[in-house]
Amino acid sequence: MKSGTDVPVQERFVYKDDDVIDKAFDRKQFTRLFGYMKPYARQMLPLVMLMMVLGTVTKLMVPFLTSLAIDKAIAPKSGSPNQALLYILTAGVIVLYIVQWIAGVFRIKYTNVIGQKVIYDLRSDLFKHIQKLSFNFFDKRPAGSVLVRVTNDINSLQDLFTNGVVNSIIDCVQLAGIVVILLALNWKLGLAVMVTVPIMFLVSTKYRRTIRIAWQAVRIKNSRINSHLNESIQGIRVTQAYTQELENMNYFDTMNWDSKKSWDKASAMNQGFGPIIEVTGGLGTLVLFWLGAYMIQTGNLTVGVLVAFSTYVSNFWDPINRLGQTYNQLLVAMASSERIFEYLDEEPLVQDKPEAKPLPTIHGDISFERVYFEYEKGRAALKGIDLEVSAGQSIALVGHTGSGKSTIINLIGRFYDITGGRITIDGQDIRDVTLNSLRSQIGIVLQDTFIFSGTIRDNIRFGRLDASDMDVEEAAKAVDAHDFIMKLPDGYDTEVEERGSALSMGQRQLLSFARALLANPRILILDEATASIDTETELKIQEALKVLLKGRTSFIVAHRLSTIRHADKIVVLDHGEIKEMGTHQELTEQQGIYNGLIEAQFRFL
Ligand SMILES: Nc1ncnc2c1ncn2[C@@H]1O[C@H](COP(=O)(O)OP(=O)(O)OP(=O)(O)O)[C@@H](O)[C@H]1O
Repeated sequence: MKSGTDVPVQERFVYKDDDVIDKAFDRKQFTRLFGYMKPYARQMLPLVMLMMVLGTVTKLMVPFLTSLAIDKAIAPKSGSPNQALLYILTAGVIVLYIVQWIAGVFRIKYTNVIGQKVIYDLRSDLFKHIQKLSFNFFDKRPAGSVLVRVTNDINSLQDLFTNGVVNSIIDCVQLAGIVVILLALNWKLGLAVMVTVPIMFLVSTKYRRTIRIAWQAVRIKNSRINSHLNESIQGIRVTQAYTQELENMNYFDTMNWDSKKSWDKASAMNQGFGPIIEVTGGLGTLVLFWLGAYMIQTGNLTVGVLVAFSTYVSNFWDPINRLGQTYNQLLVAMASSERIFEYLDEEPLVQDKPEAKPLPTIHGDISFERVYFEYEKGRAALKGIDLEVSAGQSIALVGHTGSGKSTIINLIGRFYDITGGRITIDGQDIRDVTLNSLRSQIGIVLQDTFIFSGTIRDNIRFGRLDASDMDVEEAAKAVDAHDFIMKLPDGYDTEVEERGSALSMGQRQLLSFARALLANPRILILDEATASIDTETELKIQEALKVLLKGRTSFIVAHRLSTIRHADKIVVLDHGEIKEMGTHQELTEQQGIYNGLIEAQFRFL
């Protein structure tokens, strides 16, 4: 077997959140976490409690009836054995077992319902919130790390909510019941047996902590595997193109081996736990029988009570053991919930002002007034941009890589907030209107045309969910996508694989144009695809673009000369500043940066 254990795990697959193993108990966080149970607790908790009480009482009564059977029916102190009483008590025990079983079935059912609902709520709250977070949040985090929180951290709360909480209440009730019964049956023997309780509790919590840490290590290793998997699958084309499969496999192997090793360790510790508990429990039983036998000899105890005692005592260790386990579960949950709440508490950097009003239907005038912006403090991406655009004009943004073209288009939809100056649409500062009313009137077609899994029709309809099938087809016809769609096996109902990998680049572009056209935005933002496509598709796209741009204010990060040439205004950016501005004619005459860019493009053709 291959072992890559000596190779350190690559830094790039280790996320900061992986390092948190467990957290101390935090009352505020605990209250917040359990707040999720509240809506269901009122509904279902009475039923759970009822089942719990029924289950516990019946369980505790069985040994008592057994002691009665021995002392009163089988071997009474005086008189002959009482057959009839034995039958009654046996029937009683059978009934108790049946009730206990039914109560158990329903209790598990109800607790599962509560647990699953809580997990469902937490998961949807988290997803809803993550969707609202601004671009800067995702800029800082790899997708794998976000994924791990939504899946692993939520899942690690599952056990606590479905079993842990209710079981620990049952365990406390059961423990209290047993203590009372033991002391009532024979207080001296009861106290003697309970001497081992603190030892048991100590062993249980201490050893469980070590086991918990070992299982957490397994979780961390698995989460690294998940992150690496996510990155590997997303980048599979690059990996294969650069023939890095072996290298990649080695990384994976290292992590896989690490995970296996940590699992072996945790599992071995788990197996060691049982015998330790049994030995400690055995101590209690030793005390019981040693003292019990003595008490029977001295006439202070009956055989029946000793038998009942031994059953109660063996029932005593289980709850103590489980309580230790739940406590550990709770600490793990504290760590997970802290990570979940950290995301939930992350305020979107860009959000509506309290007094924000909806932006009325846009006419389409846009103005940038001394706009400054930086993604990271101290690194200006835009430096004092001044730009006036009249409704219906098309603006081509050109410039070297990193000059700030995408930044400008990101700012119009207010995906980031500017650090200085202001951007207005029809004279209104875009920070004074609601994000929804702003973005719903802006159409964005990105270079990487995102195709979702679903049908072609669904993908176009993403632009306007209430559009009829006719509207969808009209939009596709307008951008000349109809013909190729009709040639697909099921036409508009053809299922596209995730991200539309079976469609060509040009086809994906046309689909995204149809999607934008259907949305019918007053302002259109387009990041033109750089990939070269054949002349026929190029012509098609140019024609489609004309339809799409007609009558709208548009910003295009332009790469094709044909697009640039038709623009009303060309803005040449350089290191975050506008260096030249004008029509194609005007700029070529200037013999400046623009001219250089155009010449360079031709040189490579
Ligand atoms: N998410 C980000 N976080 C930090 N810096 C960023 C981020 N996005 C862009 N930048 C930086 O801002 C500057 C402008 O980037 P921008 O993406 O606007 O350039 P561009 O002109 O669109 O480039 P290209 O033609 O290569 O797409 C660059 O220096 C870039 O490194």
